[in-house]
Amino acid sequence: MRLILGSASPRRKELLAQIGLVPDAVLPPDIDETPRRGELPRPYCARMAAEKAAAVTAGPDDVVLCADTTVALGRRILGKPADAGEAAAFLTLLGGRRHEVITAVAVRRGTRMWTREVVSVVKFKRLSDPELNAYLASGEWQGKAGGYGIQGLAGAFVPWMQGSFTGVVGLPVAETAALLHAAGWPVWRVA
Ligand SMILES: Cc1cn([C@H]2C[C@H](O)[C@@H](COP(=O)(O)OP(=O)(O)OP(=O)(O)O)O2)c(=O)[nH]c1=O
Repeated sequence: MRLILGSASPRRKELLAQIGLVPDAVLPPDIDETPRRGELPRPYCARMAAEKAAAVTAGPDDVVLCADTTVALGRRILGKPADAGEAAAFLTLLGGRRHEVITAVAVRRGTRMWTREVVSVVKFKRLSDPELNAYLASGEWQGKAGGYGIQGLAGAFVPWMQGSFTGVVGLPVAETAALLHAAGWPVWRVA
């Protein structure tokens, strides 16, 4: 039995390490992350996590862990910005309002799958031009849903949030520990 992290996200590996777990292998899946026409953020996010878990090659007894983080502004999905222009557009949309950050976690062992979705609400302050420009120049928007990382500089834009901080960063550790335990992984083994 191996623990396989199916993710290219360095955050997910760090968050797993936070609860004392080091994967035996890291095998990032390659799936099409295009939303379906009219697909709502929450079902999209759940579908992405499940498709990632299904796409990782693993033995029948291996435990595969995958996740997807989606930023939702109402019915709109804000994915990972393609370039600085799109990041600027996303951050301008997010400024001065609340949005949802959904992280879906999928754990697979053989043909069985355990899943959870964790929804958090994040409030952004209204962003000034110097704030927006400095953030874009930092490059921290790259590879992050909605074009920001709450764990970095963008933490200064968030006066309030409700939900799971680790979920917003990419892997809600409480729910992840529970799913891994359900799948039979010894999360609470005494060292
Ligand atoms: C909102 C937010 C997202 N993110 C990151 C977490 C995820 O890595 C990323 C969302 O993209 P994902 O598609 O969830 O993940 P990924 O492409 O980085 O990695 P993989 O699919 O291989 O697991 O955004 C933060 O780091 N901080 C934040 O505050």
